[in-house]
Amino acid sequence: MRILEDELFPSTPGKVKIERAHAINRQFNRCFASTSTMFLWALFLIALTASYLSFQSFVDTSSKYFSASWGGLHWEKQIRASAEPRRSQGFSVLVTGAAGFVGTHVSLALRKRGDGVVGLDNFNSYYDPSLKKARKSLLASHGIFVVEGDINDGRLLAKLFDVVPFTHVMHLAAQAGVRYAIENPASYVHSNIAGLVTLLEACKAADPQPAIVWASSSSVYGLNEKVPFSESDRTDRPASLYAATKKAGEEITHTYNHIYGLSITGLRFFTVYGPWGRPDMAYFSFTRNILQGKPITVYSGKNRVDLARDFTYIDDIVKGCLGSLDTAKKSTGSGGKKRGPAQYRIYNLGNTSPVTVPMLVSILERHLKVKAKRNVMEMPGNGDVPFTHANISLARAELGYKPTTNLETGLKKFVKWYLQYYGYSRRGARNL
Ligand SMILES: O=C(O)[C@H]1O[C@H](OP(=O)(O)OP(=O)(O)OC[C@H]2O[C@@H](n3ccc(=O)[nH]c3=O)[C@H](O)[C@@H]2O)[C@H](O)[C@@H](O)[C@@H]1O
Repeated sequence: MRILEDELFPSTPGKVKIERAHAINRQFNRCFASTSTMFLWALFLIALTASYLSFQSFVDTSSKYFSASWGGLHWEKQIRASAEPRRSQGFSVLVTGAAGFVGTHVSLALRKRGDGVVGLDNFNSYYDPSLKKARKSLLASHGIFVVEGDINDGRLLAKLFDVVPFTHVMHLAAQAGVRYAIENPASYVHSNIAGLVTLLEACKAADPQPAIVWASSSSVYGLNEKVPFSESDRTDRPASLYAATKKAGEEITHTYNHIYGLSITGLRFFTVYGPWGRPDMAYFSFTRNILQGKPITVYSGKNRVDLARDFTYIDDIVKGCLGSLDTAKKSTGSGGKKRGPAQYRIYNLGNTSPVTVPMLVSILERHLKVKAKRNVMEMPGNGDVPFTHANISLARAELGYKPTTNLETGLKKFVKWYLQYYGYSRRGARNL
């Protein structure tokens, strides 16, 4: 009571001072209490924000981890098992573009003779990815593991070389197709130049460095008119961006050979065809259209001259690839430094027997037993060249390369595969 009275009616001036002091004190306490409350709130908010941010980064990291199609102990085990040779002195080969046409055939051939094979493919949608998945299943049934990834992914490549000391790289991953470069030029730079450099960087850094065999193209001869095309002919007049990126690849690989001692073999493939082929190529799309009763467009050159290609059957190409791997010398670098001169080679792999496009159509008509609806039109100026013809004497002498399948026989095998794969022989045409 007394305290209450004193508070309400102070009796002396001194007491007022004291009371004022108390009041200030109380105010200060209240103020301090509210400041510390604010401070605590601030701390709480900071802590909340920090934990939210770290949770977010955890979510990001873990989602990256979980969505990554490569990595982990099980994955490494699969890679090692697939890379293990099953013959003495067998190779361990990294095949890029393994779910592609040539990549699938080369991988199977290597596996069949007892080499270890690991595939790498980005399964892009340049053409029907379900065909690539079917090739992957075929490879898996032969014990070949295909990593889903891009040659532009340097971390993935470093990891692969970390897990397996590959003796060879068969580099077949590329943006293919001559005329598609008009539509999507960037994809050629991405795969055939940037991707190639990323791959070469990984090979340079690998210990041991692998020997590299890779796919160049007959298109590098461009506007060359001297026939048959020899490796020593001019290749500085490409007719398409595709050809230009392949030519650039030859120069880039030379640089890595020169500076880092990588053993390099470039193969100029001449219009490869056969079972499990590429749907974007003429023989494949002609077959599809002929069976579906749709017209095909047959290009002709100036003055209605027929176009011609040195069509080369896939089994012959595979033999050339294996011959190149077998004769490739070891790379000479280590720790990213060259220790001595390394092998650098370029070979034509063709059939050395050009056939005109109208003749190709006639052979298909015979095997399919269906007449094609031909529309003949002048070749548009979109990268095509009028003819190709390989001189293969260098490959014959140094790789033992000797093509044995002519277009008639090769297309017969292709048509047989096509009818079976797309279900024509069993229940009529699939709707494609
Ligand atoms: O050997 C090569 O270097 C190249 O061979 C083929 O390129 P290309 O010879 O143009 O093969 P296709 O696209 O199958 O064309 C073959 C022939 O058929 C002609 N053609 C193509 C498509 C079409 O609708 N009509 C047509 O008459 C082309 O002009 C060409 O003369 C591949 O597609 C390239 O990836 C490869 O690098």
